[in-house]
Amino acid sequence: MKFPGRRKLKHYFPVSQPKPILPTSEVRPDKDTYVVGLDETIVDVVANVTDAFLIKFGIKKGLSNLVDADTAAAIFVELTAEQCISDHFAGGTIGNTIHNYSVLADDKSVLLGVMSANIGLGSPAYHYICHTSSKVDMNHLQGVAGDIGRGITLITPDGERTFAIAPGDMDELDADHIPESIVAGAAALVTCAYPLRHQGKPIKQAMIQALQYAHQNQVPTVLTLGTSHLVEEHRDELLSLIKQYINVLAMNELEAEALTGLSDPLEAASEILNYVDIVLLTAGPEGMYLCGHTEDEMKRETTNPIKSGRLADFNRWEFSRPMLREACQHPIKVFSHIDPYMGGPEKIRNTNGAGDGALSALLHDISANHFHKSAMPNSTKHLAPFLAYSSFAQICKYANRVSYEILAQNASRLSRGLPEREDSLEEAYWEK
Ligand SMILES: Nc1ncnc2c1ncn2[C@@H]1O[C@H](COP(=O)(O)OP(=O)(O)OP(=O)(O)O)[C@@H](O)[C@H]1O
Ligand SMILES: O=c1[nH]cnc2c1ncn2[C@@H]1O[C@H](CO)[C@@H](O)[C@H]1O
Repeated sequence: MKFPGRRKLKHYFPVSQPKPILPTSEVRPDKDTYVVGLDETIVDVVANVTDAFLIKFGIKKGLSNLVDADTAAAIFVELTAEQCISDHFAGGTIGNTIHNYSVLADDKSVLLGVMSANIGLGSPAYHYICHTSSKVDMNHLQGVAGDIGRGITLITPDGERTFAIAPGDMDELDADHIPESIVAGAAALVTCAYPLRHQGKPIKQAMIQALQYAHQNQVPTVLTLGTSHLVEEHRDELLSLIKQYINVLAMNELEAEALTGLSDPLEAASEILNYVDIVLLTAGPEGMYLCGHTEDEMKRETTNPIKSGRLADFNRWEFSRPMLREACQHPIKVFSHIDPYMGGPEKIRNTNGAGDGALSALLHDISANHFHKSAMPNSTKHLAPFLAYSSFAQICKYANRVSYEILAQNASRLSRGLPEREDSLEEAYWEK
């Protein structure tokens, strides 16, 4: 486990304990700190197209659109004929998140989902495996006869990315392939709302099963909303799932508005905090918000400039650490916001996965807390049952930094960890 982000260390963080036995790629629930991710396994097929292409196939720009097999085949024929396909990357919003987590933490995660039982060279499954960190444990995947999903990522000249998703067998994951002991030993379970749009497919029940196991074993649950029209279409069902099972909810500003009807991110986050413990809300060029709860007696005041929006002085307590609301005697809501790191990269190569990157940083901080607590249970860091290692403000910095890294590269997943030295960066960014 690597340290989450950077700062002058105040607490002993046992990063380099020697491993007594040869490391195994398979997660050992009683020994390892890891996160579990459940996803529709998808490979992203990247193609540059015109706006007319989207209109021709009735695909809504900027969103994740499900397409049937015939439409997918027609799109492929045209893309291949025009030689527009530039790349294949492993994708899936949760696959991206746990891959990034494993790269950042230099530690294990477990992927639950399907995988083609027989993998041919150049097949979607082949590309997926090639572009996934070896620290992602794939021993619990369910083998299927067909292909995993294909997310045809259509990039228009304005840089916007639109998905046409050809599901293949990605939704065949069944509840029998959710191993309780693996979920029960995790630092967190992370999944997404996408399975809800496949009513009648086994993956929805598998996801609910995984959430139930996590809930029964007090494992924090993390849900990311995916895309705004999914939220609009399944709002009631989503809300009841969120209220019943979810601790941490991640979304962008459009998904937040679809869920709450509130276009102001602070107001939306405050509303969502009535249902969950932590909200991560990314807002593109406006930066991101991390909001949650802490115990009134434990709150810590920021030394950053005080900010006001629809909520006055909203970031006042952002140096507090997140807690479960039910673990607080007198919970207060805490809000933190950060502008894009260095104003965003000079050239944005790809916005795809920037939100997934932010979530993986938050997961790293949550699992670092789990790791530190099991190694140093008597540390003053654990005087109260905190949900994360760092303060809201510090996690914002880390998440923001990771999003920047994704924006500045071509793929939607990190290919390596953050640089050890930040040449271009004022020291002050990390040292608060
Ligand atoms: N145009 C931009 N300029 C500067 N920073 C940006 C820009 N777009 C995104 N970011 C940074 O990346 C973070 C996440 O971006 P965004 O809100 O677009 O995520 P998202 O819509 O959830 O993405 P995805 O679903 O592709 O993972 C933002 O909080 C911000 O820090
Ligand atoms: O329907 C879906 N299910 C799962 N993942 C999806 C779906 N649509 C898009 N993405 C994934 O979202 C990532 C960017 O956040 C992309 O890598 C894409 O594969």
